[in-house]
Amino acid sequence: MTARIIDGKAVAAVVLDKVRLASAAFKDKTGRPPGLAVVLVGEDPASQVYVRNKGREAEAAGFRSEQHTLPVSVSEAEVLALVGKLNADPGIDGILVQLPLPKGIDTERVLLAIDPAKDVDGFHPINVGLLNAGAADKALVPCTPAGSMILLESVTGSSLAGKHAVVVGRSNIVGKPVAQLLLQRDATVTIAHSKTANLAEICRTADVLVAAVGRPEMIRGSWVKPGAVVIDVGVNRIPAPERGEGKTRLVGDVATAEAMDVASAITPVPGGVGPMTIALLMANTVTAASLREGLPRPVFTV
Ligand SMILES: Nc1nc(=O)c2c([nH]1)NC[C@@H]1CN(c3ccc(C(=O)N[C@@H](CCC(=O)O)C(=O)O)cc3)C=[N+]21
Repeated sequence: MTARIIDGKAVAAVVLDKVRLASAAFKDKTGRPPGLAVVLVGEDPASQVYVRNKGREAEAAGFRSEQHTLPVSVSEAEVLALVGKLNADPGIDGILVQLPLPKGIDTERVLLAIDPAKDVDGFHPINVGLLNAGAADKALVPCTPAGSMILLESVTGSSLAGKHAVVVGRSNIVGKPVAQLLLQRDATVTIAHSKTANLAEICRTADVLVAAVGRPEMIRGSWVKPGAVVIDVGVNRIPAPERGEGKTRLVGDVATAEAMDVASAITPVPGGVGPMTIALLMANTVTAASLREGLPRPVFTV
């Protein structure tokens, strides 16, 4: 078998079309565009690229878009003061604080300070709690998990009843929320991680395999059940001397070429989950704006 490649860029483009329509409809109804503020602390070059891409997509979607860059030496109190100002700004519907934050700033405290109604990352305990209580329809859901589910459902349809989903990785950002979303689709869910015994065997029982461990190409083709759908959330930059001195390339958590011979469908890296993450950030911003204005929740499923 050679797996179908799930084109994250193409699916993200469809989601972004829906975002543009919903954004225009929102502006018609309220007289203002949805507003997104992205906060970046420090000068990490990878983070700068992500933040720039987010700003570009926000403008393409017709949003009011703000970027706040604070020096790496900033105090926690100053970050909290900025979050407080954005919470109080009625034209801002979404606040994203780019992670990781520099040492010395308590991430937990910063995320708690964001108004849950503006928490487009879905990391505030209120949104985590709503998702875990099966009330995802009232929550803002983290972008990467939500985007991964849209890619998965483009292959499987919305019901995963009778399917075994194995999530490798237990982070608050991906592993745990994606497991909740899979459960909500009636999958039988196993959360495995770096300390799981017999990891390869467990993966081989997965009809749906979600890889979110952050280890380049750790999941081998021999770990994949024939016909499985594989969602590779990993974004790992590794040295690529074959491309020249000091060059790097992006790989996932799955050995894609091997897995392609076994799986029925697989997301590539790059061009899989990554583009969906940004598209879902835009979708979450329109959702937050709509809910804040008492409008119906827009739908972005493909
Ligand atoms: N509060 C917060 N929310 C985030 O959502 C967040 C964050 N902090 N910190 C950093 C990570 C990383 N992240 C990515 C987004 C898009 C791609 C993406 O589009 N990747 C492209 C490739 C990009 C490239 O070539 O480098 C792809 O996979 O095709 C990757 C990674 C969001 N993050």
